[in-house]
Amino acid sequence: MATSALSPASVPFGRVAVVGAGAWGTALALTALRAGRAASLWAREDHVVAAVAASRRNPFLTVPVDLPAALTVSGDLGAVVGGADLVLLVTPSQHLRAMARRCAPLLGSGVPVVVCAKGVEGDSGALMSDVVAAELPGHPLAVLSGPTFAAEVALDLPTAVTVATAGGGAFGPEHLAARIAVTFASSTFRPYLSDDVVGVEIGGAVKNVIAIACGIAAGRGLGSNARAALITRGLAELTRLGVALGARPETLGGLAGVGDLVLTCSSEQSRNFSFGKALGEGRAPQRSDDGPVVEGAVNAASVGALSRRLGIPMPICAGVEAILGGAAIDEIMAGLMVGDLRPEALTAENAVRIANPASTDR
Ligand SMILES: NC(=O)c1ccc[n+]([C@@H]2O[C@H](COP(=O)([O-])OP(=O)(O)OC[C@H]3O[C@@H](n4cnc5c(N)ncnc54)[C@H](O)[C@@H]3O)[C@@H](O)[C@H]2O)c1
Ligand SMILES: O=P(O)(O)OC[C@H](O)CO
Repeated sequence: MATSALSPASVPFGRVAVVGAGAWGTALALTALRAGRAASLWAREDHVVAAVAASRRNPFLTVPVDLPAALTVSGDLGAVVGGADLVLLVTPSQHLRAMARRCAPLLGSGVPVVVCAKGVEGDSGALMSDVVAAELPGHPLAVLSGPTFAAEVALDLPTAVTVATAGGGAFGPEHLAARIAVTFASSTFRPYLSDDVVGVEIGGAVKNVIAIACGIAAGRGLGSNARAALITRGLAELTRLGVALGARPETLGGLAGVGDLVLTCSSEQSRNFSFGKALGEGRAPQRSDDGPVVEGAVNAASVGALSRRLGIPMPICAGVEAILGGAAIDEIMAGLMVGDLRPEALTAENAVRIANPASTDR
């Protein structure tokens, strides 16, 4: 069993329940098991429960990893979350509120909940942590995010993440983020701690939309320079949105911002990048409600609505939203290259300045 070098004085949570047996929930359940915890996984689909029972494989996981017998996979939500002392919510963002609501009467009193979905709620523009706080009052909250292809985590390849909890203060051994970190830490899975929930969440939500833009550019054959520009100016967009919502710019320079942007915007392993690439090539991307989630395709609209409500210019995200609404790709991509020439704005100071709604910075 791997041991943690991080916060050794923290007591890990012993029984971890994971709600959502997609690729990421399954990979996180495996990570908990590898770190020496008991783990159980709730699957929404009967066919997933049946496949695991028959072959110890989950069809949502695209790599051939056998799930150990010690991992309980069940469709009985109460049985999965009832005895847990830590619960991870890993459903797609647009279903997170409904799942949190279903969990409410089933969770033990005061059991901490970790948000692992990446997105902004459509109608409300709420961050996932706010959604869960509203549905599960009295349960301490954390967010786990960062550059993490589930397949690589399932294969036990080295990965670093950020675990964020609100409230600031020193990360002493009793701190929730430290306890969550030590629950999952191993020689191949390294959590870092943060008290900037908003920054961590905005990074994870917006990078999916930027990854679609990068995929579109790749599909259109626009080259590596364009991709680097989209990643960097995408970082400016998610930084200014995060700052407007109270995030610290340096959080967006970390794993949950730059780290996840670099990963998702430069690999065909990313569902968001691949979705964009298909669009850019003029193909209709394959998507279904029961298939792999493409969060950016849903979140382009919710991020767009939020940015407009706050008056934050996010032209790349707006371009993706427009393309998904039927706008001509070439016109939108060309539109990103025009406008007043201005100083590049990415530093903390500038991020605050350009969070000014009067700015039209691109
Ligand atoms: N896959 C990754 O590499 C990865 C990594 C980090 C974060 N995430 C995030 O984790 C979240 C889950 O993604 P995933 O990749 O595990 O999913 P997935 O694409 O592997 O599987 C789809 C999931 O959606 C669930 N689902 C479909 N309809 C639902 C409904 N009505 N209610 C509840 N659940 C429903 C399915 O049960 C399944 O668990 C997303 O927010 C994603 O951005 C994914
Ligand atoms: O495959 P994607 O595009 O959903 O990205 C998965 C993870 O969010 C990468 O960190």
